[in-house]
Amino acid sequence: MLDIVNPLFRSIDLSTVALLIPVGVLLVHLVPYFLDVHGIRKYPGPFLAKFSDLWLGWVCKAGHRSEVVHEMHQKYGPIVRLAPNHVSVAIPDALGIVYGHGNGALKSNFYDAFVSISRGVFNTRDREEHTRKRKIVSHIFSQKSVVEFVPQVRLYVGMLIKQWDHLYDQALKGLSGPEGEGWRGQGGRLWLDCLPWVNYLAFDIVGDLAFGAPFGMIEAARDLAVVPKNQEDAMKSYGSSKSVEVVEIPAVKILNGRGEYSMSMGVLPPWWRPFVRHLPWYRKGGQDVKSLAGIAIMAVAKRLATPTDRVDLLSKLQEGRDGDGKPMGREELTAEALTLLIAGSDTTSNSTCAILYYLARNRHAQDKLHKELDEQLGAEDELVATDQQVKRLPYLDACINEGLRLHSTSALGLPRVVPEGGLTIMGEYFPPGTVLSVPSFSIHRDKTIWGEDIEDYRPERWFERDQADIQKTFNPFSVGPRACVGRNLAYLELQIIVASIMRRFDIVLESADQQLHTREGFLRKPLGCKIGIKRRDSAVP
Ligand code: HEM
Repeated sequence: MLDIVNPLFRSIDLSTVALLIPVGVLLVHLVPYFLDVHGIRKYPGPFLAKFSDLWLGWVCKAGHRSEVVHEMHQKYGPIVRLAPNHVSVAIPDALGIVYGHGNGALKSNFYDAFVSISRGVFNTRDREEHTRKRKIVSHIFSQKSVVEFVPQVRLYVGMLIKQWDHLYDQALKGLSGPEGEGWRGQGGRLWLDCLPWVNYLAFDIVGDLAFGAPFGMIEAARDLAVVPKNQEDAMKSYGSSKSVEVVEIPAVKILNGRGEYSMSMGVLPPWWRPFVRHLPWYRKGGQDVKSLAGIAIMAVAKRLATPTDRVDLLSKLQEGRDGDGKPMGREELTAEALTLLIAGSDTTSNSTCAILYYLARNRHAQDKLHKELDEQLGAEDELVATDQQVKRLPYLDACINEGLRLHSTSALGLPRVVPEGGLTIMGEYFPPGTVLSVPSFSIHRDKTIWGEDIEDYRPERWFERDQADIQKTFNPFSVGPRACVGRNLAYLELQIIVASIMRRFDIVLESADQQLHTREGFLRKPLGCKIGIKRRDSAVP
């Protein structure tokens, strides 16, 4: 056999190979375009996106996917081709069709890039496996269950407020933080970047709930987590008394790196991924994935080695049973605890940061919120609002919702594969196998639903617009069987955090036109938000 092949290869010279490679690459991209098996060639979009996933890959890596896709919709209309087999549909009614219960569309292979340890409820694509996992996880987040987590949420919100109180007192004395800590006193206000602080808060809450102990970020006023130096050793140490060597890592930073890495990988064809992951930027992201998994491995190992009667997400995951009455094995338990850390931390902190930014920027809304908080909670002198108190604050909800509308941290269109039988949206038929997505960023800016002033932060619109239209179009937590399972907890956290901070403080921006700069991986994250804080009970004018 070799005798036949070798002469054949010898007869192909280098110049032929040099010619064959580009011709091959060209054919791989042109043939699917002309065959058009999914019938989507008719949809407009960026030129390169018709032939290759590279366009979307490049846009994602640059960190502004939602804005760019929104521009494409403004240029080409509500249906835009983003990649050879991916169509973005910026039509509110498409939400129910693409994501709704019973339509059969599954998550695309984009989500394979988010798997670490093993598949969790977020990145499981198989319907049956997802139903099994979701059954275990969803009862943890029922309205009734999440109330059990309120004490932990309030504890860390109280710690954050005390830290700000302490810095505020120092700021009034004209002091500033040491180099690198980034706070200063000026003009009767404490000036700081609220983003790291709300990150510490969200991580401490979810660390406590999902892993049995906070990371201790608020107390230390810095981004830190302890992980095993070697993950395999840590996995092996389950249930044994063997000690594991640990290192300290900046968890928030690593979570960001992991999100950008998985996102950029996810939009590439699966056969590219093994090659791309060796490039320097991707190698670093791969390391972030491992480091983050280390946090869950260590926490779960600790819990299994030292059982406790504490009620938290981890204990509830341990108690959870599937339809056959079986509990999760330790690997699955670790993967789900990691899922909750990832899904429940910076989603909440990005949203909190954006809401504080918009309130600081809009004096009218802030004054109105202060009035509601004073009238409704004024006589009750607890430092942190309770779950009972936040239930009766309609303007607070409007402030939160308007922030989630303008800065949906989950802003991009979540990709789903059209099932057998196809899907029809506004008379357009999409055959099975086509990937569709509906971008929240764009539908949250649909003028027919939200009004002409879509870029303005105006909580009042929540009382003015058609409620049915709003409910159908507001999509921060997604809809259907894959919608956010932690929504009840997330919303309760936002209510308690925003009510407590805003009741105590008056906040302003450094300048009236200060922008909220963002970078998008899987989530759209603020890069920072400098605010000037004044205690509302302060005698300082
Ligand atoms: C403001 C905060 C939050 C926002 C905006 C948010 C948003 C979302 C969105 C849009 C999805 C769908 C993702 C997709 O289909 O790819 C999702 C899924 C999920 N979220 Fe949240 N989330 C928040 C907080 C939380 C919290 C606090 C937890 C739990 C501690 C959580 C747990 C999950 C899980 C486990 C999933 C996967 C559900 C499934 O696929 O069945 N989220 N979230």
